[in-house]
Amino acid sequence: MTDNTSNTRAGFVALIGEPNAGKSTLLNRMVGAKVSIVTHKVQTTRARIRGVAMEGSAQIIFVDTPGLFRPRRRLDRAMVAAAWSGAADADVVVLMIEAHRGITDGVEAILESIGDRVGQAPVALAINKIDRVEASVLLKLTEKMNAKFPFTETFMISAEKGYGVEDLKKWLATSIPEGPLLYPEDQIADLPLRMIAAEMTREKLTLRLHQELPYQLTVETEGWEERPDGSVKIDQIIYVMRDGHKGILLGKKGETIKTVGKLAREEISEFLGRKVHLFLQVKVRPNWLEEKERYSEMGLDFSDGN
Ligand SMILES: Nc1nc2c(ncn2[C@@H]2O[C@H](COP(=O)(O)OP(=O)(O)OP(=O)(O)O)[C@@H](O)[C@H]2O)c(=O)[nH]1
Repeated sequence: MTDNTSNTRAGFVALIGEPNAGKSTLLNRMVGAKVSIVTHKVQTTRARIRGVAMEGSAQIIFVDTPGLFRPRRRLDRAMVAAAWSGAADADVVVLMIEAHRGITDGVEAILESIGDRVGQAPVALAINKIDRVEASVLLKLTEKMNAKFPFTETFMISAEKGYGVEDLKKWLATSIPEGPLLYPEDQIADLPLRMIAAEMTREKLTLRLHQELPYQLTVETEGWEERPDGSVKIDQIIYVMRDGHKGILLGKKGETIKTVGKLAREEISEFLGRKVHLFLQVKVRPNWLEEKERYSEMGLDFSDGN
């Protein structure tokens, strides 16, 4: 629900924790069901936004921390370091641990580096799966964790059953900075899907054009229309820096863009598990630096042209 106050807030929240801590379950509760489709496939792309939740007039944007999402036997230093790449820019960080497992090696590894990585951002501790332990265990765990790191707040939650989730969400809403909403509210539910679809097209383009336009294009999903027959109509705009780039993108008789469109459509369709109609348009946007900033605000790294 939104209210009419102009005091909006918007900010990025990084949810970190070991694989299986319950991050996806929590996200689904806070953001909505659609995210669940994305969550387990998102690693294949560079899109970093996992979902956006509204709480009153606050827009809470959850960013991905890839290193910690990959299911592995145990966390090592490299994984933890990778995870911080998402958390480092966040306005608020939430460390999620499992009540019944306590302070594992993985949690220790995160705690070791947390201080260096989060800067001034408030860090909350969310002890999840409280349905699995006695209250006395929780109190001891809270004490031990807070002795290791000065968490701004500690929440005891069950992401699955919903206990404590509202309190955490309300706290997040008041902890992110004041400022205008970053995403239109009618796009929030589709946002991760829109971004992933745009990334897929961009990837096909950079693969195809490699040397010619290495870092000089961005793709945005402008339209997303679910059709009654179960298919999706997706409109994307490919932004280039100069008019001269348009011709390179189109190729002879539009061949390049046609091939790219076909490959992208196939991949998006496979990802969504449904039929996709993809429409691509090329436009010039000369303010490249502005563009770069905008892109990185969305959690995407478009200069990474590997
Ligand atoms: N008992 C209990 N189980 C929970 C709770 N929250 C999550 N789970 C379970 O824990 C398991 C892992 O949850 P996920 O949400 O997939 O965990 P994750 O941190 O996203 O895991 P990765 O995607 O591997 O990083 C699932 O089987 C959930 O059903 C909870 O509050 N209580």
